[in-house]
Amino acid sequence: MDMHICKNYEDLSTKACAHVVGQIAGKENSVLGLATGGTPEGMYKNLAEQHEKGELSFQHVTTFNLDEYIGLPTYHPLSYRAYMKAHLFSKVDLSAVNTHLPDGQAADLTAECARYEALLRDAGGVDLQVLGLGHNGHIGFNEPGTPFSSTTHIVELDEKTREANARYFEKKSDVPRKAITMGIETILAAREILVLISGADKAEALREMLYREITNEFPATALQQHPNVTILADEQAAKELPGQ
Ligand SMILES: O=P(O)(O)OC[C@H]1O[C@](O)(CO)[C@@H](O)[C@@H]1O
Repeated sequence: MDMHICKNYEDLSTKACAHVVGQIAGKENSVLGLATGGTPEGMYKNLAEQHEKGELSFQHVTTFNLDEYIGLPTYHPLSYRAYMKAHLFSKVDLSAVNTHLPDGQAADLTAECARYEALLRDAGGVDLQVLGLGHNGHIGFNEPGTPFSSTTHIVELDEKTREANARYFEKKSDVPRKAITMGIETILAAREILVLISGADKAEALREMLYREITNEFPATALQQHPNVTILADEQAAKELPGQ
């Protein structure tokens, strides 16, 4: 894994943006895997600014998000579709037909998981997958215990994850209990993975991701098996690493 320690969140966001721009410039028709959460917001802001300045086009880009809550209407402000619209889709020239998220409102959710996997395959797979890291090691919404052989599936959200995400909702009981997420096998199929980790509260999780034996009790350890992972961590997140 290629580890870069960034001075602070701004530096991390600038470098993350540059990495994505490099992907888009290097391959026409790039397929990006995108993440939600607080960590990538700065990266999206920088990408939108570059587009605004006329330096970046998403015209030939296709995107696939990692996950979506089950049960929130698509137009709900806290759905991940709404998050993506607010932070990126409404600000750049991505065509709506090229932006994909699992449909958490599908009548047949199992069929929806299969449809999403097939769509990913038909698009030729993900070139660059952006990931955040959960405190309990989740990647996407793959909670501890998820088999590494998992493809897109329905998950019951861990209480810790619901607590972490409660900050966006009025109260914790409003946080959905289920979601659809790309599986760990789906994530590892990406040709390249970019992991963004910020803040002292993620320091332990980053250390575990890098140094714990590979175990599905800490899903992010699966990344140790991938041949092309870049990690951007700010100094706060890196503070528990050996030598820091
Ligand atoms: O960037 P944050 O907000 O710390 O979230 C970390 C991870 O947790 C999730 O928000 C899910 O809880 C992921 O989407 C994200 O990658």
